[in-house]
Amino acid sequence: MSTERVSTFIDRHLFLLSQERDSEVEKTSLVFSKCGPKLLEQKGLALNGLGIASIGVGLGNKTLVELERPAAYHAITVFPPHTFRPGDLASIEENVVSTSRSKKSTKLTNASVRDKVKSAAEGVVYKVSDSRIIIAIDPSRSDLGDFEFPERCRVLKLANNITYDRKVLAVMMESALKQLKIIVSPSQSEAVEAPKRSRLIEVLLGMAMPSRSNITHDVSFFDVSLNDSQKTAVRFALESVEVACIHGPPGTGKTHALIEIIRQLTSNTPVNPRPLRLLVCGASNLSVDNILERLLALPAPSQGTRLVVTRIGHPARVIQHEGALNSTLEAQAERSDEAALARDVKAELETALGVLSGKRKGGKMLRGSERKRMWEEVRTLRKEYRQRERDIGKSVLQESQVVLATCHSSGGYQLRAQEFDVVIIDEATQALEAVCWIPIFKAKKLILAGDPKQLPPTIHSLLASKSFATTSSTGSHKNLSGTTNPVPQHERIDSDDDERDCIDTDGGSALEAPGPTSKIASRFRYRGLTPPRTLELTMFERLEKMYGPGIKCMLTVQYRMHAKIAEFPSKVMYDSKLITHSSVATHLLRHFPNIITTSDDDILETPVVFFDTAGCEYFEKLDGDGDEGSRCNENEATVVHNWVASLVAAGVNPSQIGILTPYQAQVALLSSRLRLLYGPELEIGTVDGMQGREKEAVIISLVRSNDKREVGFLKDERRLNVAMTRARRHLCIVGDSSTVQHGSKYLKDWLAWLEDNADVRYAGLD
Ligand SMILES: Nc1ncnc2c1ncn2[C@@H]1O[C@H](COP(=O)(O)OP(=O)(O)OP(=O)(O)O)[C@@H](O)[C@H]1O
Repeated sequence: MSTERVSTFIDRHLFLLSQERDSEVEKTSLVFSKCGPKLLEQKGLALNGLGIASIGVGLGNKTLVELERPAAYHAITVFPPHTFRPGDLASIEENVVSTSRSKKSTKLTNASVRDKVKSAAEGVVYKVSDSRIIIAIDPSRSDLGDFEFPERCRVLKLANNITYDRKVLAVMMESALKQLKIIVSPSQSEAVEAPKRSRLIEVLLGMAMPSRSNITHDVSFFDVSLNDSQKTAVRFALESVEVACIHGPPGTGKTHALIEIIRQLTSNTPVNPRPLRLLVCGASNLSVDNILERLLALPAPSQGTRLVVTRIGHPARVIQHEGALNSTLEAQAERSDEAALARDVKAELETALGVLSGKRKGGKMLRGSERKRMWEEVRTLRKEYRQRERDIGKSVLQESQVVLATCHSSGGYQLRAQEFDVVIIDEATQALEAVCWIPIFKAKKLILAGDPKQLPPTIHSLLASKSFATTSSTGSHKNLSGTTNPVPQHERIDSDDDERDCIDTDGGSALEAPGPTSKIASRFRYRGLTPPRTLELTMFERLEKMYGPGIKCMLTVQYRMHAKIAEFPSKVMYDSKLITHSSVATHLLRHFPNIITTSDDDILETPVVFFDTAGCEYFEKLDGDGDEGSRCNENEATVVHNWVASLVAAGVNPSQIGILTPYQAQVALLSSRLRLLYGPELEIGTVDGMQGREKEAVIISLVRSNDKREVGFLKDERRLNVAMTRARRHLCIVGDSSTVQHGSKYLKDWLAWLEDNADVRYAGLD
């Protein structure tokens, strides 16, 4: 296959990535240009008027800045309500009083000073209490230099914005793709820098067919409770030479299967004669921690030693469990023999920082050349501390058989020269293809796990790329960054569902199957490498499109939902292949061990309830400006409220109930009505935040009810699939069938199914 085709594919990716970056920048500047500090504080996105309580050094050489509301400025030193949580990205800035031209604010008219303040103090929320917040700043990433924290500061949340982390990620993704381009068509000078071209890379780019080896021995499974489809998936992963995709629909034990795969690959067995070294990644910290916790919970082996695992990642973002924290590279490094020397350097560093901040007891503020000298000392000590830390980190990693990290953090300096036999990426259907390439360069074999029928990665520039679809036929398209779309002008982007994700450049070409495994390779049908239409197309889905279903293995037994709850998603999203395990097939709220009620209300007996609001005129409302606004539905909220009350009265604990809705405005409305009554244990959220989780009872509020029969978000089958597969024993849907059924064939089929299978209640009458 021509390298030109691969180049077009990579260029298209780079173009879409730069479009995504532009779109994020635009969004960020919009929020921050519209809101002043006061409004940001009211929105819970800022804490104003803070003072520095202390500065120290924490795990991984992070500078820990502790801030409080000084009693001198505030009658109440407890923070107002806010949204800061450990792991959030935040910046420390000088407290600006935007309306007055006071002495303090004029200081900030000096743009360079302000820029310095902003860039110098971006970090991660490490701890929050009622009256103190600690921000961990990585000095290796920020130019703390001789920046002095102002007397009055504010902390600003950056989680939804293009932060330092996201910028770094964007650079990493772009550089991974550029490296890829060099690998496939090296020019002499560049080839020196790039990683080696491997069979794995060739297969992922359609330059060679995937192959499978025949396992001649029976696999002896560590976990005897695995079901047949899980065993098949484990065998499939072991047999695949370059790449294997594991498709795990909701509740099918994908993580169970991955743990077995990890155990098999790291053991010495007839099937796997050499224990391999693995890099286990996830799209999110949550997915990585989920695997980490399960690995830590494994029983000690009867012979040999325990698996040595190391978690890479910011300690504030790692799940706050002792075992998980002890597995971080930082914690392991701290326990190592070489750590004592580093600790001495750290103590010196802390003393110097204390002197400079004037916080050291009895110390006076240094000035002039004395101060300059002290900063030089801090810089030297930091350098020394970092070098010592790196050396210790390297020796810890050399001992680790399994390294866990998000795809993003696998690109950090800790893993720079590290090589692995296999990289596993969990939640791969929620990760951008470009982010997956970051760990892929480090290994020879790839295992992707995910469910392409659930939510894809969030893409901010999707609207922009849709408008691109209309402009590209008339001329070449440049985005804000000046990157040109590499797909030739004559390419057509049509809306056929099956072809929705790729731009068809030609029919693809036949590839030679590799010799020894050609029989197995013939299971794959090569359909060509096509440039992606949007970044929503993940590597998992692209490989399936490129090689057909032979590239993946699907888990088919689900352990979550009552059979009735699973029936519609199984039929429509999983070709009726999703089977319900007998242990959950008939489970109802009534059987739940904690339910102590004697109520004979059929609320506890019914797996699926549908409150149809058709004809009730429970119309939706737009919350916010124009089409950009979110939507809510007050009457629907009342139906939801009443149903929660009925469930709780029947003995269901609020913590066992989840309320899902596609609209943020409906989340806000429901929260304002139900939070005070049922506390934070009653979870109310958008569908996106609930992926990968479950509740005993789930209520879905569809919101859309209008004369125009507009359904917006509800058209998204994958979002609805996630919503309807979170409930274990009871699913209640509240919506207007007369609006919703006109949205798509999927919605029409769903409402017809509900009509036939659910306990249908008419909201106005009940
Ligand atoms: N072979 C099995 N036998 C019994 N229970 C199982 C088996 N495999 C998985 N389960 C149970 O199914 C549930 C889901 O398992 P797991 O968390 O591994 O699934 P998952 O597919 O990763 O979940 P998600 O749907 O959140 O992606 C768990 O309660 C687990 O104990």
